[in-house]
Amino acid sequence: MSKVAVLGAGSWGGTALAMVLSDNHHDVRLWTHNSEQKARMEIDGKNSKYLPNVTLPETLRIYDDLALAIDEVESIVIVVPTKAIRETCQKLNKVLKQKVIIVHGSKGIEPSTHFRISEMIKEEMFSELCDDVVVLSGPSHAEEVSVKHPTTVTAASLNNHSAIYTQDLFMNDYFRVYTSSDIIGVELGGALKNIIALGAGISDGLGYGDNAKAALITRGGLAEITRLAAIKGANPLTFIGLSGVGDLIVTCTSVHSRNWRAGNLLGQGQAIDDVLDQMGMIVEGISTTEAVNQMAQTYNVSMPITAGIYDVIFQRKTPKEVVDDLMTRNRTNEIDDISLLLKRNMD
Ligand SMILES: NC(=O)C1=CN([C@@H]2O[C@H](COP(=O)(O)OP(=O)(O)OC[C@H]3O[C@@H](n4cnc5c(N)ncnc54)[C@H](OP(=O)(O)O)[C@@H]3O)[C@@H](O)[C@H]2O)C=CC1
Ligand SMILES: O=C(CO)COP(=O)(O)O
Repeated sequence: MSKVAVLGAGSWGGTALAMVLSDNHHDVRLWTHNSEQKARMEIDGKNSKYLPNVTLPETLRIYDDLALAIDEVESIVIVVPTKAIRETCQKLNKVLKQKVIIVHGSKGIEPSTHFRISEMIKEEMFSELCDDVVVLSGPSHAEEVSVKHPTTVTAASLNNHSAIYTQDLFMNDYFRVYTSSDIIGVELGGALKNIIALGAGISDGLGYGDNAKAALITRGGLAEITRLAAIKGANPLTFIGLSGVGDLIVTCTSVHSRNWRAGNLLGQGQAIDDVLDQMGMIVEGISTTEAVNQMAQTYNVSMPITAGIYDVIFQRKTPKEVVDDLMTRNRTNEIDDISLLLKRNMD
């Protein structure tokens, strides 16, 4: 049993992951930045705002004081939205007294720097307080983990001991954790699939069928993401794993996905601002689309589907126009030679 703090009281960290850790008999402390939410959760015994259908474990302690939440913990699980990662690390630096392993479960890319989450954490955290950073990612809707449906994810770190530590922390009979040393690939897979989930939602909202969705998953989710990720140093094989094709399937084909749902409303013709007002939860794919569209230009990587989704969200192009443009692009062959891409990047 270890003492572990979960930071971020939304559906993923604050409910599902906190429940997994509690089921594994750890001493789990959940921190929310919102005092009203703490009070509400304690009265209701559930996270009524984000995942109202499940009862929180009685052993789960809820804090709005970060110093108390992290006192003497061995590890900290950060699961706040991407835009709140830096602020959360800065708060930690002020109150943390011991060195910890930081595990994160967030899925995004910072638009201004194009940093992955672990890069932001490493840049912000005082090195004497942060032993290592691990990403936990894979096909894992909070709605299903919280009712103990079988789920598989990957814990990735450059340091195998930290990945195994995370596997030990989370793994049980309904939550199976694999390890990986490809932190770049696992983080990019988890973040970039949200762009394609928006696209899958748009396609469904337009009334297109399974063929179009399969095309988006393979040409957008696998070809485009692998192309960019290989140049950023990821192992292309990671994308046939849980954090690649696994998370694409779960997010592009499920009504649980906030990204799919937001895309679906866009495809039905709603304006982006109205869509976001209705969601009430984080839709990470929006800012990740902005970041990745810029990255594609910086690294001169062909990502036409990502560019099309960017045009729908940020340039107000109609989804139908974008689909027509994509379908009438110059003809080309299907499989990239990754070794040529890598060579081009090294030249
Ligand atoms: N939901 C899922 O199934 C999965 C989600 N993820 C990832 O986990 C991350 C979090 O998602 P999820 O839990 O679903 O999000 P939710 O939208 O359900 O909740 C977000 C939580 O973060 C809190 N928050 C917002 N801003 C801050 C801040 N500045 N400091 C501290 N807390 C803050 C919110 O508090 P408030 O209510 O006050 O705004 C809320 O408790 C995302 O990156 C997502 O992609 C990964 C795997 C699965
Ligand atoms: O990442 C997820 C499942 O693995 C959840 O995706 P959404 O953020 O689209 O709900």
